[in-house]
Amino acid sequence: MPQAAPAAQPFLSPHPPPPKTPLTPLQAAKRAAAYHAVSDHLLPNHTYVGIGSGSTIVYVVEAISTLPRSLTSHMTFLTTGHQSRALIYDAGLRYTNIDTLPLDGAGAVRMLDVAFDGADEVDAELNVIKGGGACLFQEKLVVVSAKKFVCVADHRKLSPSLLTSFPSIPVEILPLSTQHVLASLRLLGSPSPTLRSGLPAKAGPVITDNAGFIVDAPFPPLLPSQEPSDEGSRHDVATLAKRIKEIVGVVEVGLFFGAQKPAVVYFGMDDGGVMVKTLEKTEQRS
Ligand SMILES: O=C(CO)[C@H](O)[C@H](O)COP(=O)(O)O
Repeated sequence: MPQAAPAAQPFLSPHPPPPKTPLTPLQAAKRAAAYHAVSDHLLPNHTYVGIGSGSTIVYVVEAISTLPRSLTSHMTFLTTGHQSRALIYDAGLRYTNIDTLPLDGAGAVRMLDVAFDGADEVDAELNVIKGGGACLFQEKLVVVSAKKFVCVADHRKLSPSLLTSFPSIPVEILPLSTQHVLASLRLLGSPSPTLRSGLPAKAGPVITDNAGFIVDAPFPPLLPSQEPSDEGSRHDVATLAKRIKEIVGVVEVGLFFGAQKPAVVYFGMDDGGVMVKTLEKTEQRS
């Protein structure tokens, strides 16, 4: 009788080596979460690995780059913009664009073994706001192409419901549609959607890695449920995401819900520990 292949074992210690330069408590929290996430979810048999954007993902790439090259040389990293591509390049790892991935025989959509990425806010049901760094379109493309989305964040990102601590939903749009999108978002109930400015680094709007603009749309805190709700003017995550996506000119919405949700979120805590949260349970690590 054929033997089942042994389960692949993690190959990185969850405990980071001393940092090369002193870290603030928040940086240390992000780094602790990143090492635990990589230790748990990057496996020696992985071939394609998604790498998101932001300040926390820097520590994910640091954790991966501490591994002996012999263990990662067969891996290719799928990046989500110029920042993460530069991180992977500087770490001496191999990267490619997602449109170069070969289709497997079954035409599978989820070709990446795992994708690591940060979050701007995570609710109790693991719905996520992303796009604070303006990379949400490529981040969503990578997440929906991965078998598993592992989210890495710090303790400030956990909320009972989205838009409790993060002020608005980032929306990537085509530049020509700016006025139409702003007006449509107001009709959906956003009191003051704004085109994200590039100041002080750049005069005029932020230009994304896809030559788009970003609109930040505030709404009242969202209901986490997946079912449409008629509770006053409050929207649920899925319904609002779908309505925004229907506006002509919208490329992608920074709400990750349903099949776009992380399987697990690692929160670096202010006491140096890490909270590991799935839909089923919450675990504390030291
Ligand atoms: O969605 C993102 C970029 O578009 C980032 O993942 C998000 O903003 C979190 O960033 P950080 O790790 O710096 O808190």
